[in-house]
Order: sequence, then C-alpha cells, then structure tokens
Amino acid sequence: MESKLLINNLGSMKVTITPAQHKTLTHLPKRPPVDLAFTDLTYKVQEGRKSNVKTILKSVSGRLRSGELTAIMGPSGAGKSTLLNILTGYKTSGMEGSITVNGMERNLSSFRKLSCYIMQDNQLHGNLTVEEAMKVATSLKLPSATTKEDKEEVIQEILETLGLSEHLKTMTSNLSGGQKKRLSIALELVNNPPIMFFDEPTSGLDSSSCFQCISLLKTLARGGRTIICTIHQPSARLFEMFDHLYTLADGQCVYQGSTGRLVEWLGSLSLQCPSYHNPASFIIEVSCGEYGDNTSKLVRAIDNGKNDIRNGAPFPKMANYNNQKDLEMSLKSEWNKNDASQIQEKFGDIPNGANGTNGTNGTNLQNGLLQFAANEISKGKAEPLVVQMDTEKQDNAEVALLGTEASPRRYATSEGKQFWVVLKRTLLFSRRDWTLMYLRLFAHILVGLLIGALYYDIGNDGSKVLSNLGFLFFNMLFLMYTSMTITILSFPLEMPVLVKEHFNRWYSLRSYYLAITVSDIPFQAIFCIIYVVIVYLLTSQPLEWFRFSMFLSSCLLISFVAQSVGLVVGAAMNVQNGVFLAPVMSVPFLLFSGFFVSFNAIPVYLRWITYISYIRYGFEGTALATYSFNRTNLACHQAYCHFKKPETTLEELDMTDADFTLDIAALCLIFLLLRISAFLFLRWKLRSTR
Ligand SMILES: Nc1ncnc2c1ncn2[C@@H]1O[C@H](COP(=O)(O)OP(=O)(O)OP(=O)(O)O)[C@@H](O)[C@H]1O
Repeated sequence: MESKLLINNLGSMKVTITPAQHKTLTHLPKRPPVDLAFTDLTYKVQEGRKSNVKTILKSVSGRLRSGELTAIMGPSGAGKSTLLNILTGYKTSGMEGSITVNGMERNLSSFRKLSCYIMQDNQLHGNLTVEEAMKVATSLKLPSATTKEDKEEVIQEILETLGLSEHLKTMTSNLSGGQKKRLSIALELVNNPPIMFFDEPTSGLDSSSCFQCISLLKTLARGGRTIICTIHQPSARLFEMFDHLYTLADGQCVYQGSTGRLVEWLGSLSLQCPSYHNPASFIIEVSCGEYGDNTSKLVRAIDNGKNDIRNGAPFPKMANYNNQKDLEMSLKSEWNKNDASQIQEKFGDIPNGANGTNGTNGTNLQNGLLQFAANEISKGKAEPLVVQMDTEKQDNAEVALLGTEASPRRYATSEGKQFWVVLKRTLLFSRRDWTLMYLRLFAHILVGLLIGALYYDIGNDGSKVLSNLGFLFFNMLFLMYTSMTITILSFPLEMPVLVKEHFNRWYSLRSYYLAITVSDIPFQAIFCIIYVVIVYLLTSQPLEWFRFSMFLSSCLLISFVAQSVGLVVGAAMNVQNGVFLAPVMSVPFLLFSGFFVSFNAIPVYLRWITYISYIRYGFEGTALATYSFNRTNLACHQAYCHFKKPETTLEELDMTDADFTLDIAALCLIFLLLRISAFLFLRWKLRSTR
C-alpha cells in the first residue's frame, strides 16, 4: 500500500503517515453486507433414461462471508460451476438442501436483487462503446428517480476505479480480454450488489491481467461485498490474494477455510505440501488422487464443508466415526453450534433461553436467534462493540427481512422505461450493424433492379400475364426469405446477452421482447417499400394509388409475418438447425400458395394447408390488387391474348370470390399468433437453459 508523507513544519518537525485509501465507490447506492450459507446441498440430474440419476453435488455445506474474497476451486468436473449456478439461483430444479442469507432461508426473488452473476464469457454487445454500455446499465439498474448527474457520477467513479475511464469511446468489441472482463464487472457494479458471483473471471487472461482482475475483486470484497468466484488453478501469487477457499472434489467439499491455513491443515492430515510448491496446485493434485485416495479423509475432516478453518482458531477435532449415522449426528450438532456462534459473533450475547437449544432444525434456530438479535438491537440492549458494527447489524437484519417479505418490485425501473432503453439500444445496434442494415438495403435495391429488368414493362401486357404472376410469386419468395433468414441468424446471437441481463434483473422479458419486436419493423418496412416501389414501377403495374397501396400492404405484411417466423425459429432453436429447418418448413406454404396449384385442384384433405399458408394470403392480395376491382382490359400486341381480360386471370387462379380484406385480416392474425408464439418460445428457452 502506498504511503503519503505529510510533513508538518509547525514547531518541531512532525511526520504523519497517512495510508492511501482504497479507491471507494462513494456514489453507489449503499447496500447491506450479506452472508451466504448452504447446508446439505445436493444436486442431481437425470441422464438419458429417467431412472439414471447422477448426483453432482453430494450434501455439501459452506459459508461465504461478506468482506471476503472466496475462491471455489477443484479439479475439472468437480462441480464448481454447478455449485456456483445453484448459489446464484441460476439453477433451481434438482436441488435439495437449504441456502440461507444472513441466517434466513433464501428468498430467491429478493436474493437476485442483491446479487449479480458475471458469467465466464463476457456477454457484451460489441456494437456499443464503453460509455454507451454503462449508460444503458445505469438507465436500467438505477431507479428512475436517480438524476442524470448522479448516474454520470456513478459511471465516472466505477470506470475510474476499474481503470476504464480512458476507454470511454472504445467499442466493446475492440477491448482487450481483461478490459472486457472489467467492463462486465463495471456494468453489474452500477447498482452495487452486495453479493457478486464470478465464473472463471481469470479465464483467457495473461498473468498480469489475472492479477489486476483478482486485485479488483479483492477491492470489491474490502468494500464489504461478498465476492465468490470459481477459479481453475491460480498461481501462488493469486492464490494468496483470496481470503477464503472452498475446494470441491467429486461433488464433495475437501477444504473450507482461510487460504493461509491450507498447507498447515493438510499437514495435520499427513499431506505435506512440498516446499516451494504452489498450495493451490497441491490441493488440486490431492483432490485428483495423485497422493492416494484422500478424498474421503478430507471430506470427513472438513465435515463436507461444515467445518471452517479460520485464521487464529484451532483446527476442528477429527473424530473416528464408526458409521454414517454417527457422522451425520455429529455434523448436525457441530453445524448448529456454528450457527449460534456465528450469530452471537454478529449480534452480541444471547441468553440461554434464546440459543435455540429447543430448536429442532437449523432454520428455526437461526430465525430465533436473528429475531432475538433484532429485538435486542431495537430495545437498545445489544450495544455494539465497535460503532461501525452497528450499521452492519441493522443492515443484516434488514436483509433478513428482505428474505421473508414479498418484494414489491422486481426491477429498478418501470417496464415502460425498460422498453424505451432497450429499444434505443437495439436501434443503435441496427444502425451500426453492417449486415443488418446496409447489406439488407443493398440486397433489396439490387434484387429490385434485377427483377425490374427481368420483368420489365410486362404488367399491362395481356400476353405476359403468366410471367407477371411469376413476378408476383417471386416477390413473396424474396420478401419471405430476406426477412426470415436475417432474424434466424441474428436473434440467437442475442441470446447469451439476454440470458445474462435478464438473470441479473436489468429488464423483464416482456419489455425486451416488445422492444426488439418493434425495433426492426421500421427498417423492414423501409426496405420493403424501396423494393416494391422499384419493381412496381419497372414492371409497369397499374398506376393507381389504391392498387399500389393494396400491393404494398400485402408485401409489407408478408415480410412482417416472415420475420415473425424467423423470430419463432430463432427463439426455439440454434442457428444451425434454424437455417436448415425454416426454409424446409416454408416449402408447404409455398406449394399451397395458389401459384403452383389453384385452390380447386388441391385434394380436399390437403386444403387446410392453404388456410395456414401466409404466402397464399400475400400472393392472393397482390393478385387481387393487380387484377381485381374492375381493372380495364390489358393491352394485347398479338393476334390473341387469352388473359387480356383481368377476370380470366382471376378465374384461372380460383380467386373470383376472394376477398382482399380477408387476406389482410388473415395475415394480421398470423402475425399476431407468431409474435406470441415467439415470446412463449423465448420464455421457455430462457427457463430451459437454466
Ligand atoms: N446436465 C448435466 N447432465 C449430466 N451431467 C452433468 C450435467 N451438468 C453437469 N454435469 C456433470 O457434473 C460434473 C460437474 O460439472 P461442472 O460443470 O460443475 O464441473 P466444474 O468443476 O465446473 O468443471 P470445469 O472446471 O471443467 O468447468 C461434470 O462431471 C459434468 O459432466
């Protein structure tokens, strides 16, 4: 730590040494400290057939404290990510055991407001600058009442603390790996969550960036937060920076306690860490069985996480348990004692009557103690030992209450505000995304000109009606594929960011979905209008406003419906499957569009497909706009033109009784149904990824 020398020359020379302060985040909302404990946590998954159940976490316990930087370590496949996913609340099904927050049973909804989960791959939008990303985070994560100036102060302070203030205008995609990691942390730090979970924060970073990253986490922990991260195998230098270590091997806890006491503890179990050997590597090697099968011995010694090796405290006694039942009984009583001492430590002396000796389970005991502590504080009896502790006590009691009361608001801002912020962000992406914007625009203009040249001036030619019908059908095909494929390709890429931001309570799925649904409609509409104007004029379709508007509205609706199909497919499956399945699934709709086979020629048992074929409604709409509504006879430059009369064309297509309004209504209905289905698929996908 740096030291500042202040030399006072008044009177005799006096030297005052003032330690330089840790960088503190003074503008962040104040949050209470939160301790997290889990007891007998078991996690099972079903593999293949129903009867095949795999137990990934085997009745592990542990306690993660505020103000400490905790590392969850273990060999590959030990269950680190699984444990982290359960503690964050990311995974909830298949779990047994209890998780408590400041001694109270965890209420997941409240807990998620107090915590954030920074996943391994920095899920960031590459098309935003650091400043823009931070502005979005503050707009969504800070209450709407926060002034613009306060939000800017928060951004400035966080970026300065995290060493990103020089990169305000840098695009996220251009940041280095370490800077991306820091930006991920900065985004979540905006609302100052008291618990922060990190999955492999150092993965992909060089040693210097790893050091910076862990130093940063340590600074966050020193600010009173509970910082928990999984880490593979840190260097000895990094390892020393952690306060608390939780080690897993084969789904069981083999060590829980201070990093500084690991070697000593292992030594007491006849596992001597060789001199100059990295203790982190040693515990991993021991867990992997490189020094014999020691896992069960270690699990027993640490009581599968119920013992905690703390600095300055004696090692827990190792008992020779004869059978599993004795072991369980012993673990239970030790654990309850631990809880009592923990809360006593925080809330002062507790008389015998309240220490839960009559309590039958840990939660009742904890509730009793906590209630007692809160009462004592409110009565003013429980005087704090140190003034600073007082706030901590009250804060902790407040958090405990959060656990039991239904939270009035899930998100910091209203859904309207969330919609607006996400919409603005999506519009910004679209503006910057070359593929999404300029390539699409270019494609619509180019194909429009090509089609215009191919079918040039055929619209009023009685001898080229069949070609004109081909042109009408091609319009449907082109508009369908362009709007569908772009969504299938772009939407799944959004998923990881959506998962992260939605999980960390930035916005509701409803606001997000509405925003992305609305955001692309103007662009799609503009591209479609440009295309239709080009082809309509070049192919000499009837120059009447009402026909043009009918033609355009059918084309617009087709592209919106196809875009919705893209959303459904993009929400339901990955890009590979979507790119194959969506065009394949469209084939029946194209076949039954009325262009290849007229309605009366279709076998009765297959006619239902025409009713769900949106291409049919679009094709029929454009055909009616072109040939219906008393259109005058077409020009004929040959001896005989069979389709000179527009009615003949409509008769040929079985469209004499067709109703344009019905076509538009059907397209609107399909559009609505698809948009609702896409939302439901998206919700299902978000749930199933967890
Ligand atoms: N859904 C699942 N179905 C079957 N097995 C699973 C499932 N999820 C996790 N596992 C298994 O559980 C074990 C623990 O997985 P987990 O990802 O938690 O390990 P880890 O310690 O994080 O490993 P690594 O360090 O390699 O990332 C692994 O053996 C993994 O194969």
